[in-house]
Amino acid sequence: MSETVLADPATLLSLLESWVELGWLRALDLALVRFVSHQAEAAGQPLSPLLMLGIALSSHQLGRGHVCLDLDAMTREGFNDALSLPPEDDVAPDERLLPSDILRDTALGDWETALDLPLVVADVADGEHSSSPLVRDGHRLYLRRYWQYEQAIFHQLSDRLAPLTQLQDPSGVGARALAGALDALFGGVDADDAVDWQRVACANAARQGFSVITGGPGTGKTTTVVKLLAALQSVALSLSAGARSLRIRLAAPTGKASARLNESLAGAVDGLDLSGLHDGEAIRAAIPVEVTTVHRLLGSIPGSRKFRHHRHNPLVADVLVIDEASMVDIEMMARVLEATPPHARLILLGDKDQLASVDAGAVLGEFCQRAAGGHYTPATAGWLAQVAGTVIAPELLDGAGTPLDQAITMLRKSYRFTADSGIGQLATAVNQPASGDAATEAARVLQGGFVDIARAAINRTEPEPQVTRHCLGGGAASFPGGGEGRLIQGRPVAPPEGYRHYLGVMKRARPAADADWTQWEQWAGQVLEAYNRFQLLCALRRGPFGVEGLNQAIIAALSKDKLISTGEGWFAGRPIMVTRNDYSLGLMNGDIGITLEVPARHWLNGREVIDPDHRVIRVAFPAGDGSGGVRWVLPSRLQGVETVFAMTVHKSQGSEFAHTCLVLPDRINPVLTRELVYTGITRAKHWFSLLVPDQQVFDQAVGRRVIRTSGLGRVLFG
Ligand SMILES: Nc1ncnc2c1ncn2[C@@H]1O[C@H](COP(=O)(O)OP(=O)(O)OP(=O)(O)O)[C@@H](O)[C@H]1O
Repeated sequence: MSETVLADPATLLSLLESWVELGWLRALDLALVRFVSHQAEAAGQPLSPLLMLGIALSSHQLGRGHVCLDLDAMTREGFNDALSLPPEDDVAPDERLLPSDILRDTALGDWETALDLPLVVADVADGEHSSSPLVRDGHRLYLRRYWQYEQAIFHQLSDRLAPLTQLQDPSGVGARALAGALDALFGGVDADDAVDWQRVACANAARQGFSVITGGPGTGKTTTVVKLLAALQSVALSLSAGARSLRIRLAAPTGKASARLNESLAGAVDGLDLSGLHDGEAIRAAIPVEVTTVHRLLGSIPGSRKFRHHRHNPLVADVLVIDEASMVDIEMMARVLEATPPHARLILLGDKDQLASVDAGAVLGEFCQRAAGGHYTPATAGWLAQVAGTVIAPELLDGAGTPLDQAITMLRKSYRFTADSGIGQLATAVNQPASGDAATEAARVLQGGFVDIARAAINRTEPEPQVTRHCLGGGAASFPGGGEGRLIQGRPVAPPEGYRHYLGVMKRARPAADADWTQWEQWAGQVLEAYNRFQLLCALRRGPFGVEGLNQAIIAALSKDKLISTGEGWFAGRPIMVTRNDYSLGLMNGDIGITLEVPARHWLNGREVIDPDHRVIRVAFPAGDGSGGVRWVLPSRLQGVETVFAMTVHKSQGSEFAHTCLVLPDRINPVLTRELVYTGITRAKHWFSLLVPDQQVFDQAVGRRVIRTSGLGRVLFG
């Protein structure tokens, strides 16, 4: 087959069909090839098999998070690895089916010839004027929509990266007002104080229409943005008599992330010392704490990819803050930028080192790829000296820094993890090993006897019994101090829990059958909160160490212990994650809900009544609108969901759990990277456990980086 595959369209199609059957390609990828082929044939310009393959692979790569197909990288890195064919945890039934076998003799020149069909593939120079389904930029092949998103981001950023009119002069009235507000919020600065990056971030982000504040867990992104908003309100209110306060909007990619931001913002705004600012309480009142999802903010239109707010109908806002921006994919980033009014400031918060969004693009990571090195120009350094009273170290200065470099600030100190926190040290060892050797530094932390991290070896051939035992009970005994409750920064922290905990709350705290609806809502809130106490994370989907197998094993163990009753598909206590955006329900990929049994409600004489004798199954989600409430959804309305007793690390982004357990497989695999392990560790707030059949797999994983193909970095940084 491999000899004829690129010589005959029918053979190529049957190869693609076999890949779909094996689950290697999505049906969507093949459908796209067929659609474009029909169109081209109708126009009398049939596609060559190589071009058909290029279309299938571009679409396949999108499904894996790459914005485009990089023909050069694919040839250089090896076809099978670059394309992940066969996928991470599968093997090829037949060598002749592998991309390496089919593409072995295909040179870049052959691709050039195959792509030379303007009806189907436009060159980047003609991209805007053509309507071809694909666009080619050098060796990168894009589906048109994704090329357009990159272009939109590039153009939007170019427009927003210049200093705002009012703040162009570092000694002007606007800059002086800002410097005064920062002094009041951060206190005075001594020449020999260490750089306060939170203060620098405020001065930097205030300056232009677009900025990013990036930092690891607990580096103070929320604290900083609250001070920034206070400073911006203070400047707005002080510059002219009778001025109105700024209209501020806050959003995060998922309901869960927005609920989390809402909670931490509310605390930070309440605790903010505004005594040094004129009219401090008016400023506090002008900082909103309601956080919505990005989709709701933009006004998703049910049944379409369109939004109510866009370039021609922008949001009503002067400042827009998006948290957990590492989860925002390229399409949403383009849409957010386009819907932000030209005069407004867009501020992104996020951890650049986390895994990228589930959907295509690693936008925040690309924006921040030079963040650690600063690359601040003399003009930026002058601004920061004037406004933040900060002297930037020479190694962070760069006369050739790009406009985007100037808009990015990296917070460099964690306030959440104290020196005795193993989680904080492990995250740093994996993500920023001082020696460059993540495996050795992580080993030192893992063996350091920290009370908040446990590592246990699990059986290679039959890991399920050990993993389920740990996940049901919480595995306190595997922590060096026996998992005893402790104080963190003066606040008590409960011992590590497992899944028995939230199921216990579900049973014990259940209201009486005739309780009113408010009590049922409170109960659902309690169960959702209790669920946050533990989460099992896996690197893989399939196999004994993957999500599918471990979900089954945990369900079986919970049933055996009579903690759940699994007669039907939707059982009370089933935790589910939404796997695709559902605009009509307002649920986003990544939202987590818990299935609960509640009394039926109906309307009688215009009044809602509860029928205690009739029980129904509903799924409770955090409302995600800043209210702290619960949203109930009928299971039959949920289109794409999966049970998440075990969840992939990819899907856990934006969530945090008091105790997180990470299970790694018994052999290295392309998905195992430093970003994956770092993201898994940093989902844990108080307890982290690592279950590994072979420590070497962990060591190898932390030595490898994620690479996502896109052209964004090149257009932004040249
Ligand atoms: N400059 C500071 N001095 C002392 N404590 C601080 C400072 N900045 C932040 N903190 C504290 O550190 C903790 C984490 O801060 P914050 O929630 O702002 O960080 P974050 O980066 O938003 O965290 P997350 O990883 O949850 O997104 C909070 O308890 C906060 O009060």
